[in-house]
Amino acid sequence: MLHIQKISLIQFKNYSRQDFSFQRRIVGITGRNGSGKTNLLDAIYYLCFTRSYFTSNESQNTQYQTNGFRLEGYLEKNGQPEKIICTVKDGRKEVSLNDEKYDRFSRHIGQFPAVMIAPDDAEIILGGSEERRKWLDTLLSQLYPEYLEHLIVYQKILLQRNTLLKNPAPGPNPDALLDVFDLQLVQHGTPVFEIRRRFLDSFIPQVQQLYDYISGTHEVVNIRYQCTLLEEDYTAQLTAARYRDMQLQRTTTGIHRDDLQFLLNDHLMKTSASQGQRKSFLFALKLAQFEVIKQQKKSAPLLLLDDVFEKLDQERVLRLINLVAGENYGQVFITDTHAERLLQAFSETQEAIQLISI
Ligand SMILES: Nc1ncnc2c1ncn2[C@@H]1O[C@H](COP(=O)(O)OP(=O)(O)OP(=O)(O)O)[C@@H](O)[C@H]1O
Repeated sequence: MLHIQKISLIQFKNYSRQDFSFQRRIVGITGRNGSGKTNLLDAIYYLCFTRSYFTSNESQNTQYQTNGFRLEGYLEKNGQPEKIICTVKDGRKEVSLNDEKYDRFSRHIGQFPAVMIAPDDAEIILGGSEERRKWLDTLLSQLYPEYLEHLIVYQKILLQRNTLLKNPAPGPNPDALLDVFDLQLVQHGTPVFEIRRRFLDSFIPQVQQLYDYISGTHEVVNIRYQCTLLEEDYTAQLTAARYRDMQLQRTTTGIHRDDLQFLLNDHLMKTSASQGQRKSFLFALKLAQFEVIKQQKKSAPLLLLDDVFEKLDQERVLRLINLVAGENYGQVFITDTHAERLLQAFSETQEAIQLISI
């Protein structure tokens, strides 16, 4: 069981210096618009992922007119106390676990699993393909450390290949270096493709089950993996695309171009589903994510729920609350502008909720 007991935020977004203690499994965070509810969830997320859920630009996480921030988290994991400290100062980031600094932040990922569900997640459905890849990559990186390793190397090689395409190396055989890069792209891209494909096959039924439960309907949801590698050999594709890549000065084929199509009753969710249906699907997607992480880590991730009540009808809200209040879940943080609404929503459940007003 993973439980965060205390967090200190220093110069993090709108917090100059504030400590929060969490005694209960279910923690409600209430306050008016702009008071810092989402920022508090993001601080918890930061401790787990060494980055904000919303931005990779650290200056946006640093309080205005200051040069850095510090987050301290005191947690309990399987009965053991754990201390995570993340600091950013003058653009330099440091992360330590139990006073030992990480040389690579990727080593921290997956040790303190968490799932955030926030209104901006609508972009996973509505936004460009990079939003969907980002979601999938974050999830698979938590599950499979080797996935993250391959992805990091792949992205490095891709950058080098694109740089070369923009500034072709002089010399008798300009293709030689591209051959080397292509080999490495295939070597690191293939396992990423395999893990994505295998994962999605087993993940879709779990999303369907949760969607049925939350929506109370039997609409069919589907996730279609769009990857050119499903049709053709990787090396052959890179070779066939080389002339085009040289003309366009970028790598036009490979797993960095993958996409996912979300479907509701065989129609694209992006264009056809209602806001409530999309939101229900996102909950199903994220809670299925929660389930697979829990199964793999044998411990429930932290669940961070931001603004859940928007756009869901009363029945869907109650089914959702009943689900997350159940003992299958670990520590749950949930924000709302109305304390009474939160209390009311949890009044039928067994669990007492700790309310924090900010
Ligand atoms: N870098 C920063 N420095 C100082 N304040 C910031 C920074 N970034 C954001 N803020 C402030 O944080 C506040 C937003 O906080 P947050 O999004 O957590 O609010 P919220 O309580 O979740 O609001 P809502 O109920 O509207 O969702 C805004 O007032 C914004 O000006």
